Amino acid sequence: MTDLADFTARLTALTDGRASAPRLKEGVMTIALDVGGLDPDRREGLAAAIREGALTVPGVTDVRIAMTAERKPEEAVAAPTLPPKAPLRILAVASGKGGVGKSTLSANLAVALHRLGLKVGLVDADIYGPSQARLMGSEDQKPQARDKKLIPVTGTLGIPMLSMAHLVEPGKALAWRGPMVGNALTQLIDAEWGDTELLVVDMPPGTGDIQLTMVQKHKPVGAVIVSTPQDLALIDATRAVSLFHQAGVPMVGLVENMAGYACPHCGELSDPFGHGGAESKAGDLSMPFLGRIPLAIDIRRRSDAGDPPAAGEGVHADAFHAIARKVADWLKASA
Ligand SMILES: Nc1ncnc2c1ncn2[C@@H]1O[C@H](COP(=O)(O)OP(=O)(O)OP(=O)(O)O)[C@@H](O)[C@H]1O
Repeated sequence: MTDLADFTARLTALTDGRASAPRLKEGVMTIALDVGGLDPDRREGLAAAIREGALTVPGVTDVRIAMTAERKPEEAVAAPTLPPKAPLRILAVASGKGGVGKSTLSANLAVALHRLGLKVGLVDADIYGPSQARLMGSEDQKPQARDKKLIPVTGTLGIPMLSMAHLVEPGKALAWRGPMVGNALTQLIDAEWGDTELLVVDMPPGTGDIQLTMVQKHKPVGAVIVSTPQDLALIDATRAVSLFHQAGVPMVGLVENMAGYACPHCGELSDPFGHGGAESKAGDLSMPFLGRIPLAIDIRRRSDAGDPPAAGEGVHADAFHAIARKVADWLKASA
């Protein structure tokens, strides 16, 4: 994770001492930058690199750079370049049918992977029913664009993210047809992700053309399939798995969501949708079983409030973290 101290140290190196110490107040980071002697391209390049880095510091939602011109041209040094970036890898989170908790898992997986130290970004590819802005508490943010590329907004824990919910009014995308949707997805994925190494992509539910184009064009390194324990959901999950197989995308594993319910009053455990179905389905499909997330009112409440359970502590956070560790191990092994 880039904390403020790390960023301040990097800033000094990046700007050869041209930047003041950053000040952070109410999510806004302010930095004075001495651009004396730099040509306009270098000035802009340096400011963009600072902005990109600053937005990775937890809690920073906006960056203001005040440019001054103290240094003389002869003192000017070449604008330093950023260290080479690791290639951006895509992890698809998908389900065969809607409503099984794919978005909830995507958000919490992104948060848990971020807490493990990965440089994670989150894309909500569910164009018709985007929910990540709400889940990650970034509904009121609007992405900017630079050189025709979108600059992600910052969600929970400073995780960069993009969703159609940030770009269109609620319900507007519903009338869109295939090509428009394909273009919109490409804009979200080919955005300015900075030093992000892994994009968690919350896929649209189902197995239609859009999903196929998405996996063929954007080539995820792996896919996590989410299902509830019901037979019908598991049959649909099988379809989702075959979509990824067709496109040559490896399976990371299957997650069972809404597994088992603990009554908040008496604590009695029940299995409204059956028990163990997803684990045995994973076995049938020769794919790893990544774990269970219980059906819990607290998960729904916190998700609705833009406060993903994985950002906190407790049994629900632990359930998401256990899955994230398996995913991180898989990613490491497949790198
Ligand atoms: N483990 C859980 N316990 C309680 N509620 C949950 C759980 N997982 C998801 N939910 C709730 O179920 C609803 C559907 O979840 P979510 O939006 O994540 O599903 P989805 O598969 O992404 O749906 P869609 O296909 O509509 O995008 C949400 O209200 C969410 O808060």
